[in-house]
Amino acid sequence: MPRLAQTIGPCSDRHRVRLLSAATPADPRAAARAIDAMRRGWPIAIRGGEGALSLLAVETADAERLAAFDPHIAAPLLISAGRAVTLKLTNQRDAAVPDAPVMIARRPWLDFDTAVALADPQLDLSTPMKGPFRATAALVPDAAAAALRLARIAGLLPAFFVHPEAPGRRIAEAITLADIDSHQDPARLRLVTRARLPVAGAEDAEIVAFRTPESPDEHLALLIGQPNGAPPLVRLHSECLTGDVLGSLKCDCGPQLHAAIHAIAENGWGILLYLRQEGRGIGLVNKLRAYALQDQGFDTVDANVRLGFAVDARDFGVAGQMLRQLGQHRVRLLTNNPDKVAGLAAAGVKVVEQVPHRLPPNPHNERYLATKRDRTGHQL
Ligand SMILES: Nc1nc2c(ncn2[C@@H]2O[C@H](COP(=O)(O)OP(=O)(O)OP(=O)(O)O)[C@@H](O)[C@H]2O)c(=O)[nH]1
Ligand SMILES: [Zn+2]
Repeated sequence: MPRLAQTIGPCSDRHRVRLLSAATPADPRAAARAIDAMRRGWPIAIRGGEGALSLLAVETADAERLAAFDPHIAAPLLISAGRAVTLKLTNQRDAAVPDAPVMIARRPWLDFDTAVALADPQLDLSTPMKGPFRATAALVPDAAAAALRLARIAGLLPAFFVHPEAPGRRIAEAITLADIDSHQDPARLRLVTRARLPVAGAEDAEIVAFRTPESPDEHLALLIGQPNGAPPLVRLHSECLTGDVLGSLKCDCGPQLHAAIHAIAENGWGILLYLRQEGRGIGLVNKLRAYALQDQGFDTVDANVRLGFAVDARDFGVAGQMLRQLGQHRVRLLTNNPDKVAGLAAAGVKVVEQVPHRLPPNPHNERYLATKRDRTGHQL
């Protein structure tokens, strides 16, 4: 059964969307299905305020899938504003909204491989000849922005082939922006299980797992020691597989993780939240792409932007939700990052003290730490 009810009689699209959204509750499972479909190379559709877009993610497409999606070579390519800046298409986009996504018109010569080179900045050095391109502000800009957001959530490059909804041909299966918001809503997190977990540095520890019904990622809390009436010493640790597991020297995550466990154990009581926000929320593969750009000379900030992502895509509301479910509304926070303090406050958890969490640099992470200090407001 189609999710979107039929409307009766003539009415404007804007009016119709309002009617439909009033009638249709947000469906986080519809967003989960779209994320899954994107990862498998299937088209998805997103409805915004001025219509809907049908979208095929560049990263999981191939020439055959593109030909099936767009037999007439008419589907423009949707890219982020950050990518448009690198491609020097900024004079062709909507100057009033500099962060708005951009669409590049397709031409017969703009084939699948060219689209991949447009989407992926890692290829800029090997394929420097591009264009001429005709770029415009994205059609249905809110749906276009939502598509880029969904690509980030799925851990894919933010680039799509796009078909706008044609007049009289309604895309019935389109998900809505509210579906995506509800999929990402930290209020959907549930405490699912807990068990004793002695760890190196803190034998008196308990692990608590949280998840939503739709997301494959489980966020974890490690409760260390016994509550003593004082606000717990808390560390928000964002996942870093390369640093946490492989001992990468490019960042300070591994040493920070272990130092946090020791500091909390020494304090007598506290909580380490292990948040599944790999790569500051862009996912492992996109973080490794950012590392490849860093190998070309870009710093951690510029690498994210050139890929088409925000410098930091994390939502610390997840941490606030977990702490509140654990009954903690006032914490001492181990961090050098003022955004974490603000993020917790916005989520209803008061940071009564910010405790610095600085680890000595090594020759491989010196520049990374300097960039955090100089460009992202870390107190280092
Ligand atoms: N996108 C991206 N993510 C990175 C990079 N280096 C580390 N990360 C991720 O950054 C997150 C850790 O964040 P940091 O900025 O080091 O520290 P912080 O957590 O913001 O701040 P502190 O609490 O002061 O440590 C982890 O998810 C890492 O995977 C990078 O170069 N690019
Ligand atoms: Zn790291």
